[in-house]
Amino acid sequence: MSLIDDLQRLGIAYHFDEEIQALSSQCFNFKSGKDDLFGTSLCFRLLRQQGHNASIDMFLKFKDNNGRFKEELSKDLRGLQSLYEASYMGVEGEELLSEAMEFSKHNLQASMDWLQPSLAKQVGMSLAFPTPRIMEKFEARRYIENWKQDLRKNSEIIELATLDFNSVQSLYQREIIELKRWWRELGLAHKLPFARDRPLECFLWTVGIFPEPNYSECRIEVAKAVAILLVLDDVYDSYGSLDELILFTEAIQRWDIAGIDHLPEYMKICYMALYNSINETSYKVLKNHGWCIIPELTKQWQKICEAFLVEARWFCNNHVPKLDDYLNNGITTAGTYMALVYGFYLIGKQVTKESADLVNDAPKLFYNSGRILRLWDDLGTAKDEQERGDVASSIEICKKENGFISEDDARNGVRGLIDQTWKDLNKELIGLSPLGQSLIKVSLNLARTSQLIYQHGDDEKAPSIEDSIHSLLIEPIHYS
Ligand SMILES: CC(C)=CCC/C(C)=C/COP(=O)(O)OP(=O)(O)O
Repeated sequence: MSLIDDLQRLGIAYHFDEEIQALSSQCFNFKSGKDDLFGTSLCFRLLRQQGHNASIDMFLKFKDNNGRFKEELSKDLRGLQSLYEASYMGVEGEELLSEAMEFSKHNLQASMDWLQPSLAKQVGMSLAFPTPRIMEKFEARRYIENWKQDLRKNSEIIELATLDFNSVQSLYQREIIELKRWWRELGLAHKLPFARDRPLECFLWTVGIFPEPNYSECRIEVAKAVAILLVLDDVYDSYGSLDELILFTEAIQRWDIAGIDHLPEYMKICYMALYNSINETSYKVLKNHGWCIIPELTKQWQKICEAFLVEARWFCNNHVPKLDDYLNNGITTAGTYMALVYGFYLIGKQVTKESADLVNDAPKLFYNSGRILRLWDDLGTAKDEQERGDVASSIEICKKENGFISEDDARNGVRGLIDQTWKDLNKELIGLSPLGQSLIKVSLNLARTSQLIYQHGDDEKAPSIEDSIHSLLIEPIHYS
């Protein structure tokens, strides 16, 4: 189990998918000793990560007669770390795992006083960024670098992981060249100087969502779509007048390139960039898999523009929506459904009439993943957006709905909503979704990537986007 865990954290598990699948069902038969907190917690987490519904009853043996975690476990550092990570795999109603999180967090924090500094730092890192919540490539780099300091560990595995990280990174760099060339030729940033010009940031998103090397096309196509989304977001949030936005939204609903003469010049450029981009992505899917998905992709963009217009109207009317209305709309404007629908067709596995109907109709899996994206987006960017003038974010709404509580309390409330939503997302992982494990993993990755991208705006100790771009896309890991 430790080997499987190592391979997954090092980012090389995809080379051993079949072996891991075969071995993970054997974890069900794992009989841990009565005080083996490490093994039990690891077994539980691995099973749930692989989509098996492991029972929380395996933790009952660690409780005393009063129903609390046994005090003698409080010095078992390795066991506590493993329990802490396992506690992130819980679903609604699993109180035992919430207690496990409290117990392990409290004791790990206390241990940092007596641990030697480098170990205390590692414990602090895993408390702040628990494995089930962080982006795969970020974890791989962190784990490889920590591993190198531990001379007892197997040097062949680390050599493979380093080689893999660097060679996949050079693939990413070739993809970035293609993306940047497309972006330059498209010329949106040049024509529309008010709009965000951040192709690398868009690419970081898609590395987070589709990290495996065979997903090149997904990374490039979805990064292109996100780059256009950012431009449209700026048109709706800051540049366009309400009348222009209504005209544009109606033109998008008609989806007729012949009917855009009446739009302002800058909107014609946006319209045609989007139009061509949908056609080009659909062409790739047609070529690779044989499905013409222009109507499906168009529908996603029509919904995004409608939702952008709803936000623009709220802003113009000084309207503060209810939290649920805000989130439902904000999940769409953040591009969640669009990115995941693109992923579904570009990956092209398990595409059946049943799964396609489900995917095109905003499934719960996508909703929960997008809810985490929207909430993290607000934690990370709401301050700037409020200063610039934007629709009330979930933080302002939480303040208002709870009797005008403080900013800190509202932020805590939003973090609580994220934790709650993760439980719903974990449920998708262990339920038998017809969408298949690849798409479930992609959706979980979207939620994890949101945290990496936005956490810095909530907690300055978290890496900034520039730091992540540098360490994941630019700087190789040095052999030593
Ligand atoms: C892969 C995906 C789906 C990436 C999403 C990119 C994103 C959240 C754009 C909205 O940014 P923003 O912070 O400016 O949004 P808003 O103005 O809506 O708050």
